[in-house]
Amino acid sequence: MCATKPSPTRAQHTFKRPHRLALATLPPRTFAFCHTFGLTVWIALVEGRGWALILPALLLLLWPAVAFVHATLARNSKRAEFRNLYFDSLLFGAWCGVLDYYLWATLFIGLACFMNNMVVGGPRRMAASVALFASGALGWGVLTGFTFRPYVSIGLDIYQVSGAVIYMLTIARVMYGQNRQIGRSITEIKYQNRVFHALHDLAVVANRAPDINTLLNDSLKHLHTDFPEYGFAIFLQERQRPEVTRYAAVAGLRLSLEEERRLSSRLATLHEQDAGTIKLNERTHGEQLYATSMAGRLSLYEGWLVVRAPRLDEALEGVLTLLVDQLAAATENKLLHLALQKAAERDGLTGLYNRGFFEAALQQSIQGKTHQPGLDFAVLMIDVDGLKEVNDQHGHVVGDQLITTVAERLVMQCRENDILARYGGDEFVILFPSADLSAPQRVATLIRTHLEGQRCVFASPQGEDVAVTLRLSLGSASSSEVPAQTVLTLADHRMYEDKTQRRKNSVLG
Ligand SMILES: Nc1nc2c(ncn2[C@@H]2O[C@H](COP(=O)(O)OP(=O)(O)OP(=O)(O)O)[C@@H](O)[C@H]2O)c(=O)[nH]1
Repeated sequence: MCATKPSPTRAQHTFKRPHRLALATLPPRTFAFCHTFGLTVWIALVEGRGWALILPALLLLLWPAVAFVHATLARNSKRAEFRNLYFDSLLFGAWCGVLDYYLWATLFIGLACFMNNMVVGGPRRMAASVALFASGALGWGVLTGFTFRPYVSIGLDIYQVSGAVIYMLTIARVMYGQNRQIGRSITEIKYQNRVFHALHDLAVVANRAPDINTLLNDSLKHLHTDFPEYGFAIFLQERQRPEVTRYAAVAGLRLSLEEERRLSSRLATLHEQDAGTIKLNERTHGEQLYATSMAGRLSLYEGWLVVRAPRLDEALEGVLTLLVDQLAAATENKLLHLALQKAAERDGLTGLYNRGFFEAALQQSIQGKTHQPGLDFAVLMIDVDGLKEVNDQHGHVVGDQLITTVAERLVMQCRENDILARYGGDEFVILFPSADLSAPQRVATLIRTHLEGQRCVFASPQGEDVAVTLRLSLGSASSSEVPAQTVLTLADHRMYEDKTQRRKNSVLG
């Protein structure tokens, strides 16, 4: 089925607001034509021309209303008003002919027509207006025969000059109103531009931030740069574990730690369902604080955007809603992204990097060595001996505790740049991205000194204490010894040899 766009009904079409130009010209046009009607009546009475002049002059009273209705009903109201201004010139030109080219009327009315067209349409429209005025004036003379009477009386001169002055002042008032409106529009556009910039900045920050703290801090810093007259703070906490996971960021708000704590606990007492922006009792540096809830925008978190502002108006409230939406979306995306990244890179039991992450890092090191042969890397493989035995004797829960304990203690022996991963069930591996064999040998010595032979006590599911002695087989290799691709294989081989040797020793022992 084909749906057609409904055309505007007749009522919609008829009552639409005319263009502001048509509204602005209505009062001066009405004044000018009424004044010219008065002038005509005066001349008719002075010269005894009676109704023969007054009756056609009634058309002058009608024209402003006709012009306004024309601009209101026209599809393009602005263009219709331009046509009205042209018609003003033609009509006034002809009427100056009717009044036998009375000097002040011809001069002032002509000037007023030219000026109006110049103001709204520039020199080209003014030239057209001059042509139309002249055609009207000359056309009337050609049709009825030229009669010149440039002067009537001093009284009429005074009437005409004062009319011209009032008309000019009316036009000046209209222009002043238009200028003010333009000024307001510019201010509004500038404000909207700032809002657009702020939203854009928030999107860029959200993309770049590596973690949630950076995201919140950088977002507020950008917001404060875009809106220096306001101060911002954000408070986030996990719904399920509000005491454990909390985030706070502040920009342009000088809060002491105590004030920040008070504000955060005050927000915790507010109902999250409170829609819109709430005025808080707290003030800072004489300015009011307002809080906008992120309720309904975050799934796992609840949060507030706090703003310091001299006053809350409709515009600020609208902007706050936009910013809160954008911040909430960015926060939610970042949290999901971080959770996904963690799930993809980390081992579920120990929280260490998983095998996939380690292999990607190893490939990078191999490529690094290819491009820069002087840049070595090394690997240390670690195998927990006897895990199967622990599982079989005490159950998998104890086996899991053994694995996590080894993981925790290995973390303590690693430096920041070392990449420690769980490689398999009971196997761990450490990659030293820019080091030779001395790095794994150093860690191996630490492991032998601090971990090997330690007794760990675990709780079995039955509630018994189970003592397990840590025993680890180790094997290390470096790209300074063998081709980069075979470093891991060599480390694995050495670890196997170590295991075999230790078994032999234990049998002999
Ligand atoms: N509890 C627990 N056991 C695991 C996990 N992953 C693998 N295993 C067990 O670890 C054991 C590994 O067996 P083996 O490779 O023979 O390890 P081992 O008993 O330490 O023997 P060696 O490594 O040869 O000294 C198997 O019984 C697996 O079921 C895990 O996540 N938790």
